[in-house]
Amino acid sequence: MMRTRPLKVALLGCGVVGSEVARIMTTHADDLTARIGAPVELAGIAVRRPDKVRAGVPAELVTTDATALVKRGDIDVVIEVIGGIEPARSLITTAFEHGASVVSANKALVAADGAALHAAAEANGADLYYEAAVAGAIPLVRPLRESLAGDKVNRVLGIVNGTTNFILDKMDSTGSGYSEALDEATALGYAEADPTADVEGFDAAAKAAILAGIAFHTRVTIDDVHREGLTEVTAADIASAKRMGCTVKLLAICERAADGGSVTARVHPAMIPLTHPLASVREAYNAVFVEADAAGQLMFYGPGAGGSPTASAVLGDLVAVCRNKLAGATGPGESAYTALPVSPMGEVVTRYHISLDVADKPGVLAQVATVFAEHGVSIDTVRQQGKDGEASLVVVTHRAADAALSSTVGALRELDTVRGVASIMRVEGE
Ligand SMILES: NC(=O)C1=CN([C@@H]2O[C@H](COP(=O)(O)OP(=O)(O)OC[C@H]3O[C@@H](n4cnc5c(N)ncnc54)[C@H](O)[C@@H]3O)[C@@H](O)[C@H]2O)C=CC1
Ligand SMILES: N[C@@H](CC=O)C(=O)O
Ligand code: NA
Repeated sequence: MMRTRPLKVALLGCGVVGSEVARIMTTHADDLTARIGAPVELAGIAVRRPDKVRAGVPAELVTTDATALVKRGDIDVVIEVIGGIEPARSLITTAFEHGASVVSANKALVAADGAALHAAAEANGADLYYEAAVAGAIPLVRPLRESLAGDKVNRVLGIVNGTTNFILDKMDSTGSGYSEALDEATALGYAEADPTADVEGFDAAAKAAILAGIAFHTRVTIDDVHREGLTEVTAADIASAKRMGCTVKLLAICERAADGGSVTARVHPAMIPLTHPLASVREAYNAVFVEADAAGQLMFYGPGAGGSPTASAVLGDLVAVCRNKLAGATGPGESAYTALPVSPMGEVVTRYHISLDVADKPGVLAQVATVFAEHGVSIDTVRQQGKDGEASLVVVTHRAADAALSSTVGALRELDTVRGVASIMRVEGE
């Protein structure tokens, strides 16, 4: 039976995502009501700049006092789309204390402090949902938490940052410069308020932490995630990848160790073969593979950033928590019962593409090969190009531990015949 008293929603933040949430709540009000079983009313919108003109946003709902809004006592659901750690964390905690459930898109906060937030939600009989925090519109948090709850997930691998994928795609396909591509991603609403979070891999690392935690039923924070951003990728790396029939993508990879006793989580640029499905992920799209014991390999694909796609995920969560409220229930909370340790990057095993500048004289190749052998790193292919007494040597390895590869590179740098290590990139997806 339809309830006539509306569920009241407070929206915190009315930027790229918040303005789309407000728009869809208004334009789809009747459908939302029918799906939830009660009307939902936008009861207040906290903003930082009240004078800004916001089309379709009723002026009488706007306030600059977010704290007073979440403390009102009549708010059923708080939607937090401010971003950052504070004041978002305090506002969410206060919302729980005042009886509201929370929907958030804030991966930075969930990856830093998810356990405490889940505990605060549980202590107050409230929900904390954040589908929008990982891979925008793509349903990924809920499938991992609910649909795959009966399976054992061993690996989550994919592209989870739209901005960096957009930049790499533009650089690769149109020859666009890095700054130009970043400016375009920012103008389209894909980048974080501080785009350093995107290009240095913090945003993807936050998402990797959230994914690993949910997938492996353990606690992983952003500090546990090995992170390398895009800023180290050179045009030479991209050209080298092309020569190998590969492309460069910023990947997030979360793995359960073969013995099941630990997990790893990492974010870094990697070469992947052009034949791999991830190679054809364009613009700000994201794609994530999930490998589970019984299910096998699943692929999730779709828009990973942007106001409207992200608002879709927020609205999906809004419907879910409203339904829970009406049922007098809460959805699944944190499930971190395995308490698995997160192993350091040195224990990760993968393949590597190493580009060396060497002297072009007899015996260099043998010297380099010896260093690899001495560190237990097996070589798959070597390509040498020489010119005017100098040569470039491109070595692709078989699978080796990251620590072994680091020691190999350290020893290579000591060789007189090695003038420099031009690039080191991991090779994934083979
Ligand atoms: N833009 C995107 O594609 C996606 C964004 N997200 C997340 O959604 C959240 C919001 O992102 P955007 O909308 O892109 O950012 P934005 O910067 O466009 O919007 C945030 C808004 O919050 C306002 N704000 C800041 N402090 C405030 C306060 N104390 N009280 C009231 N308003 C305040 C700002 O003035 C701004 O308008 C972030 O957590 C972001 O990581 C998640 C997925 C995709
Ligand atoms: N800045 C993020 C937004 C969505 O999470 C991205 O580019 O992916
Ligand atoms: Na999502």
